[in-house]
Amino acid sequence: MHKAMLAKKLRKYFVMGSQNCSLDPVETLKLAVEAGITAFQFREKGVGSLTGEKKLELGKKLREICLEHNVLFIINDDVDLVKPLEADGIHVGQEDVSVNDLRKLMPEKIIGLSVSNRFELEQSPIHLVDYVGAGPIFSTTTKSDAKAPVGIEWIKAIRNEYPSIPLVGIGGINTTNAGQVMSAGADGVAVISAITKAENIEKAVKNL
Ligand SMILES: Cc1ncc(COP(=O)(O)OP(=O)(O)O)c(N)n1
Ligand SMILES: Cc1nc(C(=O)O)sc1CCOP(=O)(O)O
Ligand SMILES: [Mg+2]
Repeated sequence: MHKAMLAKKLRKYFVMGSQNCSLDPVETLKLAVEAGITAFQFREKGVGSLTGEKKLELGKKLREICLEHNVLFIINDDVDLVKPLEADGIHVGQEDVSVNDLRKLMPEKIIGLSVSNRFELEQSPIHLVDYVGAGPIFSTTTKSDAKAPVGIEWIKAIRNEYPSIPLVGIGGINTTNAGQVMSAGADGVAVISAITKAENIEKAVKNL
């Protein structure tokens, strides 16, 4: 997918697993898709998450919803789910399967990479990556092993170094601070609790 198209597709990037949802995850995604999210990441991991066959079955239901609404469907971490769920791509962090290996395994898929600091930015094969997830921009309790917040300056630093790479901010982003992230040069915002914990999911998505 062309960079400019992918950048647009990452504007409202919902990241979720059943462990994040107070409502049924399928209903939660349906509401978010109908409200206008542009990309979805299936991130089924951590306390309370599904595993094995149940994880795959939930993934298939969520994949179907994204297909019906032309929403990008990205898998978090799990290389072995990309094919069975016919995902558009995968998102990995610095401690996951390497981007070099992923590019060999799935040359045509979208590969997203988390980058939290200048060392990681300099050490990562950014030329092999389709988009960068920069964060945590603000403090978050959703990811138990999240690093210290880096602030919107980190978005500006990456944009300065890579003027055209598709770039999303992630970490503690909500309807009140998403504008700052976009003004700093991000193409989109990636959120979990701003949607899963919203009183009104439709309003939350529209206001991101
Ligand atoms: C869009 C986006 N950005 C960053 C992350 C974090 O990925 P990672 O560092 O691998 O941590 P986990 O999400 O795997 O706990 C992400 N998932 N999505
Ligand atoms: C999945 C994830 N990755 C992060 C990173 O810093 O790379 S922060 C995070 C959790 C985002 O959840 P919320 O939108 O509820 O803060
Ligand atoms: Mg990961």
